[in-house]
Amino acid sequence: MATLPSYIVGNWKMNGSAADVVVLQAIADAAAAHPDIEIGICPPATLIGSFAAAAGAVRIGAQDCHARASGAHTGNLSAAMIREAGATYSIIGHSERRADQGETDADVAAKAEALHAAGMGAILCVGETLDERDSGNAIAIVTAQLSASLPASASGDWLSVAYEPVWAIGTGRVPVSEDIAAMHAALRATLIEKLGEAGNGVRILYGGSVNPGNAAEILGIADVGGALVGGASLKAETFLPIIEAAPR
Ligand SMILES: O=C[C@H](O)COP(=O)(O)O
Repeated sequence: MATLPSYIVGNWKMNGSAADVVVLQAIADAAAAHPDIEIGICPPATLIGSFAAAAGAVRIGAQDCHARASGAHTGNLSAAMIREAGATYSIIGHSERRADQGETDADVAAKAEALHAAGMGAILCVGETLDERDSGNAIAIVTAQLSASLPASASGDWLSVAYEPVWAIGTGRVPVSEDIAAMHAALRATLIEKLGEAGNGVRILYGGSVNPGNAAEILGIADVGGALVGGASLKAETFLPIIEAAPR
């Protein structure tokens, strides 16, 4: 399997203001000190431009993009627009958007295609609800979700996948390591089934209540290529220890 640097990405969701560039600057200092780790921050779209200007080696991404290049889609942003603002990739298919905006797997695949066409990267999120976990079918459900959300042009290192159990997001609950390992192995098998050898080049991140206390264990699990971090990415004092914990 291709060995890629650990990828630690902060998703600020609907948090942050221009004054929080000081947090980004502290993260940029850490990125300069750890060139062996890839570090990203996905601020709200309003901050992409100012953050990109201060990011140093930190990769600035968006939290969503529209599948279409332009048109009558009030309130939405195209891949080219977020790229022009300074983002080089976008999160897509986050469970909060799948729930709040009703995004389907087909919508997510179309967004991935749009990002790829714009020369951008994507972090494609998948994950099961608590009911789905309790049903015992989480692996079948999440691998099917990935299969249906993968774009036709998925091969290549522009794509990452984030496994985020919905029940672990913002709750302080985390799956046991064996369950994370089993899910990542199943997602890897799905990637190889769909993409062939290129499936080995797609990093699979874990997301859901990653914090300084559990990061080393989670990032040490087989085929966990990094982390997608929500709440703990909002402050340097909680995000930097997660970067420090990443294998190198
Ligand atoms: O995108 C990030 C995830 O939703 C994880 O959020 P969390 O670290 O606050 O649980």
